Amino acid sequence: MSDPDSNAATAADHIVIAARSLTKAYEGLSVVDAINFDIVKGEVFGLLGPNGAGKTTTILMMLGLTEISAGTVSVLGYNPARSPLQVKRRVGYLPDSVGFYDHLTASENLAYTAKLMGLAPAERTRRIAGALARVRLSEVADKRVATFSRGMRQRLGLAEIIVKQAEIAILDEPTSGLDPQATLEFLGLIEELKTEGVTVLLSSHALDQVQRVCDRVALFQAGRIVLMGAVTDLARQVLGAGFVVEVEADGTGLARRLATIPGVTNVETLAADRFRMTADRDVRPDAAYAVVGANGSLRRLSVDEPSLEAIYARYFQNQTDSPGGTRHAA
Ligand SMILES: Nc1ncnc2c1ncn2[C@@H]1O[C@H](COP(=O)(O)OP(=O)(O)OP(=O)(O)O)[C@@H](O)[C@H]1O
Repeated sequence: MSDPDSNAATAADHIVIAARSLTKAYEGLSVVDAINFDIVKGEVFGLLGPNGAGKTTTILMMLGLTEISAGTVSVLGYNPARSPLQVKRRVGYLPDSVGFYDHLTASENLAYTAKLMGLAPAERTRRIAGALARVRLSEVADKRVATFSRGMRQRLGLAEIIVKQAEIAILDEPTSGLDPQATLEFLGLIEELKTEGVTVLLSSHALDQVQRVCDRVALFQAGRIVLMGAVTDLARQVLGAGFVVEVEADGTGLARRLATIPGVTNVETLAADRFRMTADRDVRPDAAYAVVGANGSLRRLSVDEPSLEAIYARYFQNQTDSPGGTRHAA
């Protein structure tokens, strides 16, 4: 990466955020410690890790809101330290607690942002109405934000990102404090942004939610990225094999046939016609094929996908079991 600001178009084609040895130190102590990652256009990328692991600091460096101590980060081809306004124009940021003007209405708050962007009045009105409809706040468009619940504020935060037509949305613990219904709605909105090609960065402690919407995740620990990838890849690395497939079928020598399927690490016979397989991928099609090969009949086939919670718990369990041994799978 020579001069990120000079090749904005190339970088924006594919990799939209690239961090290289990105470091933040306070008084000589690295709280983000030489991390590397690439985020591709249109992906939903999760930042996970315990409190104080460095997620928010990483986000702030991407936004040019805190100085970078060493290394680089390129956002849409721009260096946020040198071109913070270029980054701000293209990147929507929803911090943990969104700062709106409480005495203004939802529409007025969005109008303020739209005006700052230099949008013409007609375009402002059009975008604001569209964004409020998208996040289902049209009915309260003229209510003061002071009266809004946390869920409504978070949705208004997304509306602001939509008004900006941001190419990247960075969301810091966006669903914390939301009730289950509000959470589901919010996750649905994230999925909608993705379908429109918006790249989403999501920092969260809600692992089930992260698993639901994220294509890839990075697990932070003490300022370093210790695991990074799709959940199924991490399951393979951390759990060995994370898929559990249950088969209810008869057939000659079926257990033996199931055991030879590539990716299967274990077959447990639960009953004469019930088997539980552990595998590093979803082997249901192969299992069905094996039943046919065994001249059997298939009655039930189910899969439990590996959970991010299990990966997270096992990773930190392994750390406790072998102190000093931090894995670097990234
Ligand atoms: N201004 C500062 N001065 C000194 N240390 C700081 C400062 N800001 C953050 N830190 C430290 O940097 C570390 C990383 O903090 P950061 O907020 O990035 O963590 P996080 O992963 O986002 O945590 P959380 O899950 O609690 O939001 C913490 O140890 C924090 O105390």
